[in-house]
Amino acid sequence: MVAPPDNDVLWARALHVTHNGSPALTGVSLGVREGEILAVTGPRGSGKTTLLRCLCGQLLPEQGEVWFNSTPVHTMSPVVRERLRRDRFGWIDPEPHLVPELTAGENVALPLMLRGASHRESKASAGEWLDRLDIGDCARKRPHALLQAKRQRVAIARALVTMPSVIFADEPTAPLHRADRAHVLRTLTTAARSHGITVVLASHDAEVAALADRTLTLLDGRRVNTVHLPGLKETEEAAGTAETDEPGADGPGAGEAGAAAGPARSAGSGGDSDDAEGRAACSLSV
Ligand SMILES: Nc1ncnc2c1ncn2[C@@H]1O[C@H](COP(=O)(O)OP(=O)(O)OP(=O)(O)O)[C@@H](O)[C@H]1O
Repeated sequence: MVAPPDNDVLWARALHVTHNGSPALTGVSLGVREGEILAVTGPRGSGKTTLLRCLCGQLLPEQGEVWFNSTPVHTMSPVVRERLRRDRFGWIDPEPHLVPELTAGENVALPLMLRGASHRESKASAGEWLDRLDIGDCARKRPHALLQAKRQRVAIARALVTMPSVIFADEPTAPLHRADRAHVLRTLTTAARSHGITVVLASHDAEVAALADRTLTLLDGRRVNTVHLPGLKETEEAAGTAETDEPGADGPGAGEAGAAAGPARSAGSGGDSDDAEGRAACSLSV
């Protein structure tokens, strides 16, 4: 096993996963810096969810390594991985799976109470997070009384309330209208940035890349540098323009999205990107 770089909160090398014999990830490597917002983009079925599930220890790759803060996740027992997910990670699904019998405030307080915090303390923290996400007035409402965009913001508050090291957000805006999508994404990324929380954000929505520090693009389970699809770049043929990295041959730094297409920033640049134009140029719309 090769130890990961110290400054990567998450690091994965040459991940291989198959589902029922079909490849879902083929030699994907990456590193994620602390506090970074990484967008994982790609068309449907390209392996985004599978990658997030591997990185958070929910799914063990058939080959490859996953490290969190220089600790190997792929060699942990299921119980230890479960504890890691509970204590250090947050997860946001496309659909906000809230407990229908509980109010929004109680839903957000729940992860704290499950960790042993007092009811009063948990409710107070939940209220603060709901306020930060501009839905403080929803605290006493049950999920069915809320619009979907507000329910999703409750789910985001629930993921943030424990102040995890990393939040994995899998298509968090998939069921929302365009205006709500932008609002929810900004809410998540702004809250994460202000609290130094690392975010790995899977989406096939091009707008996501514009809010991220860096973009990693998947196509058919492999990392690619650029993907030009029909209708986006009429002058190029989709089949001939996807530049595929050599899977597993290099370390996580290889083939960063920024290297060829000039998106948000390369792995080593750190801090906020100043080339919004570059981000827009790299984003994938499918
Ligand atoms: N549990 C599963 N059983 C069988 N095949 C699966 C399973 N999960 C994913 N797959 C397949 O693995 C490939 C990658 O799927 P994955 O969900 O990771 O992609 P994705 O990019 O997240 O797609 P989407 O945007 O539709 O969520 C796809 O071909 C998918 O059909």
